[in-house]
Amino acid sequence: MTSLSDSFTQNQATHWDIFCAVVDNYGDIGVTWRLAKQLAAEYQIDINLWVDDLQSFSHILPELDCELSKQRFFGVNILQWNSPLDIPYIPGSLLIEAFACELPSSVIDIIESQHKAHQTIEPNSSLANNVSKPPVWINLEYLSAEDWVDGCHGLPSMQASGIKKYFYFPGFSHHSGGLICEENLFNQRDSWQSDDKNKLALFKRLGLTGIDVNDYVISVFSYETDALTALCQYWINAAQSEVNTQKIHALIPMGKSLHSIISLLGVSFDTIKATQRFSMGNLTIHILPMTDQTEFDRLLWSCDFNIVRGEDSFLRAQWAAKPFIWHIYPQEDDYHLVKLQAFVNIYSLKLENDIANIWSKTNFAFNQQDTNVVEHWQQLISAQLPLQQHAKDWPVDAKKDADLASRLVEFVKTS
Ligand SMILES: Cc1cn([C@H]2C[C@H](O)[C@@H](COP(=O)(O)OP(=O)(O)O[C@H]3O[C@@H](C)[C@H](O)[C@@H](O)[C@H]3O)O2)c(=O)[nH]c1=O
Repeated sequence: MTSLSDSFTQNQATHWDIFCAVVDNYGDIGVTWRLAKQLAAEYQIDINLWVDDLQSFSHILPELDCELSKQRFFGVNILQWNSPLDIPYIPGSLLIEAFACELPSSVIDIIESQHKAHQTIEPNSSLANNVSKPPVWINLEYLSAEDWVDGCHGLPSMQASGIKKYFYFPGFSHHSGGLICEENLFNQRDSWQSDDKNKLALFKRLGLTGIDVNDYVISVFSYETDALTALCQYWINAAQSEVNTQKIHALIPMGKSLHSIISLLGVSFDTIKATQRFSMGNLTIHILPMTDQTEFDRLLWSCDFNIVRGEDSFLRAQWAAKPFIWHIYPQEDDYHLVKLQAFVNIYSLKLENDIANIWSKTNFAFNQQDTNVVEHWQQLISAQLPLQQHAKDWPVDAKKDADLASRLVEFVKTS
């Protein structure tokens, strides 16, 4: 009969598994996909990304075939996570449950057996090097700028089986798990932004017509809010009232933001198609086709101002070095406003008080459906130059000396 320890007597597998359940929207898969790609490209780690909803995933990876249970892109194995799991799970050296998703019971059974097998081996026995250790088990948490993150990042939670599960908190401080940021991202962005031809070519590629190099372009990827309706109404009339008399273009993908402005377009939601445009006064609204993440980054680099949401586009807007508004994912009891305040505090540290104040007010108004956002916007636009300079300086400050992937690799080595 084979003993438990015999069944794990093999070379330690070195691949990493990431399990991602798509709750709603694209953020969970957006974050895990970014991380998986980076780990494969920069650390040559063999990554299995298990995803329960390939349909949602295909919106940000159009090449994905939703019928295939296994496929590989950018060096990452993408595996369909069915319940029960119908692709065998083989433990590697790291197991990530993203955003506290519930791992399949078969996966837990396997690592528990492996743990038991490993426990039964005497440290000095000849088997000690041959019996593979269970993977380091991590719950990758949501990004937050709150202070408590530092105290909780990396803490283990002892499971009934005796296995430790670690909490990994992304964050903005040295003691947190860091922020996802690819090694060459800032160089690529700088090179893109150094030549206006790049943005004009992108707009053309996306089917967005009539945008002149000096027009003011705003990307809008938010949730529903009356504040957006009010801003669009204001932009329609902006030429008469504003110091800045540039034409304004708002680039809006199909989805939540569009619900907030549909009343301005005079058509029904169902008839709208990507690349359509609606010109009203000083504002042209363009319906943006959804793209993959690389092209989405370039879009953020190409706009003068970005309105972003959730977690991943929020971070990418920071890396874009352009001013932005963050529409944070709403939580019960308005807890998201606490998280917004925490970020506003750190983002404002090096901003002049007046500008910090107005940037904060604009963000809170946008998040609280407050149509006074227009007043704040007017003031914000008059502080555009210092705000733009701050947006340029911020990424280096925020990333600090190490990004999330490199901190994670170190964490796994020492856990
Ligand atoms: C518009 C667009 C987005 N994207 C990507 C960028 C991001 O990776 C992803 C959007 O994710 P987010 O910006 O995080 O926003 P989101 O609202 O889609 O996701 C949210 O989901 C909730 C369940 C989480 O709790 C939130 O924290 C948040 O992550 O979609 C593209 O790749 N192409 C596009 O054209």
